Amino acid sequence: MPQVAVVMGSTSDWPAMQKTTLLLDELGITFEKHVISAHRMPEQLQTFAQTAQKNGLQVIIAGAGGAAHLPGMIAANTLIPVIGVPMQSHALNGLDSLLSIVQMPAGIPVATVAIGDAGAKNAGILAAQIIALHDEGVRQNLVSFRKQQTKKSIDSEAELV
Ligand SMILES: Nc1c(C(=O)O)ncn1[C@@H]1O[C@H](COP(=O)(O)O)[C@@H](O)[C@H]1O
Repeated sequence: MPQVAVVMGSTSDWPAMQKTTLLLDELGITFEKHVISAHRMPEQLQTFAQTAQKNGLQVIIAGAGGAAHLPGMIAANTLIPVIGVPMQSHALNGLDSLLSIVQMPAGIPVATVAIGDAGAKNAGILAAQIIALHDEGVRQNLVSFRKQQTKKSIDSEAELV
């Protein structure tokens, strides 16, 4: 039973959302991935979100661009924490996606990360941190990840020639 679902509104979101799945792999998190659009597939969205908890999912990561209602509509249909990833849209550079995802009405939260690739990576890390609250293996993976990241930054100074 996968721990996390990575959902995106379109296959065109995959180059960014693949950054999420690579991080989940690195941190030892099992996941499933889906293309589900709240606008184009409203019935499938409801079925997915309403059965997510029964299916053993612990966190849902949803990436969408433009009028990005997907994360909010998933959140409206489940009590599982939802992390929203705003895609870098062409027309408005992702500001439309960001505002659509972050400006939820009080009562239905979506944990919103940054626009594009950085946000997609952080969504994977944030999901791992949630799971690490009760999974010692994942917690250890996060400790190693942080150590490696720090070492890389320290070592990068040598590149200043
Ligand atoms: N924001 C949504 C939703 C939704 O929120 O339901 N469904 C698709 N989309 C977004 O539309 C953009 C363009 O999609 P296409 O490339 O398929 O036209 C994508 O970034 C997708 O996430």
